Amino acid sequence: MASVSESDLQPSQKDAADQNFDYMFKLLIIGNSGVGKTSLLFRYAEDSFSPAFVSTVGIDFKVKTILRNNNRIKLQIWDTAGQERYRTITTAYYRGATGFLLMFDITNRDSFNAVQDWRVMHTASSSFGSGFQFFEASAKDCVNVKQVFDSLVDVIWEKLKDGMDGGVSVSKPDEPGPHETLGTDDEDAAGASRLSHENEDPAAFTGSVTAPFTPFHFPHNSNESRDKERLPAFPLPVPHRHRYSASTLDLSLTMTL
Ligand SMILES: Nc1nc2c(ncn2[C@@H]2O[C@H](COP(=O)(O)OP(=O)(O)OP(=O)(O)O)[C@@H](O)[C@H]2O)c(=O)[nH]1
Repeated sequence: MASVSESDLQPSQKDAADQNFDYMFKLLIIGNSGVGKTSLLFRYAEDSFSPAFVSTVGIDFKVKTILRNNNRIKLQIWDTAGQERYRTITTAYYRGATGFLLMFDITNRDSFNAVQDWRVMHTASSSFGSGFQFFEASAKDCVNVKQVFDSLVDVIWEKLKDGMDGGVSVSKPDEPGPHETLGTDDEDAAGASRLSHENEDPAAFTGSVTAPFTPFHFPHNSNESRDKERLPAFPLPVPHRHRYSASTLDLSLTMTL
């Protein structure tokens, strides 16, 4: 491992090392390959979007600190590879997650059909109950992206406030998580470390919340097609809550085109 001084760090690496926060939430984005997980994260963290599809290898993360409910909340957002061959690696990171975004592409029925499998996997690997809130979002058009993360943070925050059955613990500034690993030569400019956190001891957040299952019907809108920019015309009482199923700690997303 190379040694680094703070001045050597890219801005987002500085974010990762920043101890100036009140709470840290570990969020994971899961779902089939190509549904737009990386794109959503880039839109949220860097307000950027690329039409190119570069499939994630293993796992990656970004850090963003937000002010919410008068608290500085550091979000450590893990972007998992959707490809099956990385499943063992990615599911290892579910442990200690504070919240999940489970994504499917509203134009891709397979990705929607896979939602149940993802739910099973996530429920088996984490300490959450199941249940989802449903949001429709577009990384490309920058629609609903911030709202999705804000809503997830708010839900987690409410659970924290309520004390949650089973107890809650989230990272505080003096409890560095895996994201504090800095300075490997391989790290990309985004400040993310790939596949280098085997010994992580992430923040634990336990508790179980269930919400009634509300079936989601696919396709959500029969006019949907990959070559149509349909979202702006879509009625958006933002966000669409509880249209899918939900543990209130999880959100389900669709990528829109
Ligand atoms: N039109 C449109 N395309 C999108 C949107 N979000 C992502 N895409 C495109 O969909 C493709 C896949 O996006 P990614 O974000 O790489 O998908 P992913 O889920 O991270 O894929 P894996 O890393 O393989 O798991 C890319 O070509 C993106 O440009 C969107 O909101 N609208």
